[in-house]
Amino acid sequence: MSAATIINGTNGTNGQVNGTNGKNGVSQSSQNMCSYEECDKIAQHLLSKTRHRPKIGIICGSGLGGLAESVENKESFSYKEIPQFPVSTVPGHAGRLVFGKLGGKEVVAMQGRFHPYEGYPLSLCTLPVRVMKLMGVETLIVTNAAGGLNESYEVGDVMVIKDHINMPGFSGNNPLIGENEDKFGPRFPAMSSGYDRNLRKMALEIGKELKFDNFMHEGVYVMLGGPCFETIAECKLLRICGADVTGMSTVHEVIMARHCGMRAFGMSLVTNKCVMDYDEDRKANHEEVLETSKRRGEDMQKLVTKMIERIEV
Ligand SMILES: O=P(O)(O)O[C@H]1O[C@H](CO)[C@@H](O)[C@H]1O
Ligand SMILES: Nc1nc2[nH]cnc2c(=O)[nH]1
Repeated sequence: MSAATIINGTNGTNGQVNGTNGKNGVSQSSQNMCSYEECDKIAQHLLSKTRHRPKIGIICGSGLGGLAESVENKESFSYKEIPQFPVSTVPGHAGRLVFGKLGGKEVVAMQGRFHPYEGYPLSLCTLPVRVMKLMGVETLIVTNAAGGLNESYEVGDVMVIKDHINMPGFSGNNPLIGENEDKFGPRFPAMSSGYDRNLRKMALEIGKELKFDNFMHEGVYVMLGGPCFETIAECKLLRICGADVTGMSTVHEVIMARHCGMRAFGMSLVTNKCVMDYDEDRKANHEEVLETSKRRGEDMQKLVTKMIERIEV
């Protein structure tokens, strides 16, 4: 079965939807949500195809898929071959699930993630997180490319995510909307400890050891729906709200991971400085994002690999 077959009549290709409501006014999100049993079927299917038994899951951000490349003894599956999975449509997201060893541990890495602006509901964007959980993953590590709002952040800086602002949530969009799957987690999950304190501390310590501390920070990530980059007024608002960087991903993945009891860690690469001044002619663009990711990608890989070496599984 493909992603398209689980969606009730309103979808385009590969599970993309056009935003209309389905039968009985039930929201699209709940219709697209795979049940526990369906997620388990996908998990068992993948486990039957690989000898690896990962306890650590990774989601690679825009242009940051090199981390998945560095996995040893790789067994890779294109998203197209995985039942019910959407496909990657964004440059810099290869669209592969990679199993293997990194830092001496068994991992599974998404080389490419799903964003809501691609036309996928948040529940479908986060399907792989639940599948990872049912394959035995206990810790989720996510990376992303983000725009710097904090004036002291430079292009190429790395920010350990301390907390997030779920902007789509403010308008009632959340991957958990719909009937709650009690087997995964509670109806009302707490989100005050989204990003694991020990893993954050570990990342900053390793950053120091690698002499990365001159470009590392800890701060707040805000997710917007995209695909537009922010206006100047929006950037000013987000900064006042306490955000240090902004992007179009991560938050829905971490919500899903925390809901089902996984530990979560996230790291943003500041790929561009947000335009905050009406006299500036600079414009945010995806080419600059990918260019910065290329430049700083290896340092992020080193950091994540060292973390995985130290994580007890
Ligand atoms: O968050 P990741 O997937 O790293 O990608 C970021 O980069 C893209 C914009 O250049 C957006 O998709 C934004 O979310
Ligand atoms: N929303 C948003 N996402 C990004 N991803 C990389 N840079 C940016 C940015 O400036 N804004």
